[in-house]
Amino acid sequence: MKEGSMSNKKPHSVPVPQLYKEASRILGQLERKEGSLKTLVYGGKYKNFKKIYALLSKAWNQKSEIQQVLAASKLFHEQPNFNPHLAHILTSELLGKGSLSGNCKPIQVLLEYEEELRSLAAHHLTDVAPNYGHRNGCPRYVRVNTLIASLEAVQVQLWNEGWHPTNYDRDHTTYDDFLNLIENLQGHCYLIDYHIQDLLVFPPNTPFWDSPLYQDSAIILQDKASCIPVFISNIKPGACILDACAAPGNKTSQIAAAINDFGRVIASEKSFKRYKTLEKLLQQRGATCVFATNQDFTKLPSKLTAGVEHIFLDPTCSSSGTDLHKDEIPHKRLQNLGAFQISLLLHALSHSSVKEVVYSTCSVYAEENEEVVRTVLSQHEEFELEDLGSKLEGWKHFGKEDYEFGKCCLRTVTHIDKCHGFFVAKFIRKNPTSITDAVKKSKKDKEPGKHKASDDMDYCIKKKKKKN
Ligand SMILES: C[S@@+](CC[C@H](N)C(=O)[O-])C[C@H]1O[C@@H](n2cnc3c(N)ncnc32)[C@H](O)[C@@H]1O
Repeated sequence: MKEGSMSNKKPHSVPVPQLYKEASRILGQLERKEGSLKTLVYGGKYKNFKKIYALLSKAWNQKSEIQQVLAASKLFHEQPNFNPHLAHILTSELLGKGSLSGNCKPIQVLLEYEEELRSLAAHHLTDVAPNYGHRNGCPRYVRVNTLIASLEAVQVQLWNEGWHPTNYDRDHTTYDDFLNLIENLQGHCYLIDYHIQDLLVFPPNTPFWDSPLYQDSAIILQDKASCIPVFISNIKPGACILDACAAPGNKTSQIAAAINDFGRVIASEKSFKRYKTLEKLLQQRGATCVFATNQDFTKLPSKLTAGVEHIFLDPTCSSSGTDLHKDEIPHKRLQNLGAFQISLLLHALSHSSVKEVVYSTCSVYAEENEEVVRTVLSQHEEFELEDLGSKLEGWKHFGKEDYEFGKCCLRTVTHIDKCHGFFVAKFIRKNPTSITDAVKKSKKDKEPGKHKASDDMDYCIKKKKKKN
């Protein structure tokens, strides 16, 4: 407006670029589960599909991390009217591309927080934290790492940080009542999980990145679904365990905690990059009884796996249970994944010393779950499935009924069970006494006071003092 003009029209504000406007609208639709990313992009108004798809898939894949960054920044406190979806898109662009330009007000305002957002991102968007956190409306699950601190010590620290446990009488609370408690969890309140004692349940999106408990690895952000395979296993201190597909190592460190860091744990990981993460996390988490190795599980030397009694097999899968917005997986891909998972599971069951194999995926597809189990069971009659129903009181979801063994396996329905989609089956040897003499001998060696690290094997059996 010219100086001195009598017009009382407001000056035109610079509009938000169409790309960002449309991307933030679609992000909102994705959160409300109104369609898959692909459908929403192709049905949207922005016609450079490739560009908007790339922008949105990046923003969506890093959803929980970007939300953590934004929640920890002052942006929403000081700018309560800032559209959260637009903030998410602009932050993703700023951090991903390294810069953000434009004269519209939201970009200018967001850039005022650039330094803070960048420094928070350096903390939250590390290579080891890509997929943790809130997905699909699940609460934030926090596993107490008992190798570093006891549940009681963590609860005291949480209290000091302003968190209050919502107590419930376990003997008079049904699983349904508990799910209601989760539904109504808010403010600075948390729950101890109904099934897993060392697992705490917080409201969705609770940021822990700045908490000393998280920084000291006394707590681990691990969804309940991911904790179940170790929880339903029969591992005990002193056991000989193989975690076949180990990185980033959430289950490996949970295994080490479950046996009180006392036993022999081999963790194999094929990918070098992921193996490095595994190594780093195990060290930070105090899991000293683990020997991590950058090898293909199917090619591990028999010298290394001799005497293994328990195998955890959590192979690469479609991850369809952790991201329900993922586009439907093509049938061919599912078939390939299934064939790969079968080959790994067959290999796991071929170990003569093994008594128990826990197979898990975060997939919702039968091709990666019941079909894999069916094929493998038919080739290994010396194994049967343990009925896992009794391990989780009140649990509602089991393997598909079209399979006669379906009721023995566990599944989740995310919006009911309030955790990621997963599948677990546990194979147990029908007649464990048929295990070879060599194994019997190795079992004898594991009697209390008889542990000793073998000269030719690079593993360790250690008892580590807990810090409180
Ligand atoms: C679903 S992730 C495992 C997650 C892990 N169990 C946890 O809870 O943190 C699957 C891992 O298996 C690894 N992997 C796939 N095939 C493998 C093989 N043949 N041997 C060892 N690792 C393998 C992948 O690189 C990937 O890191």
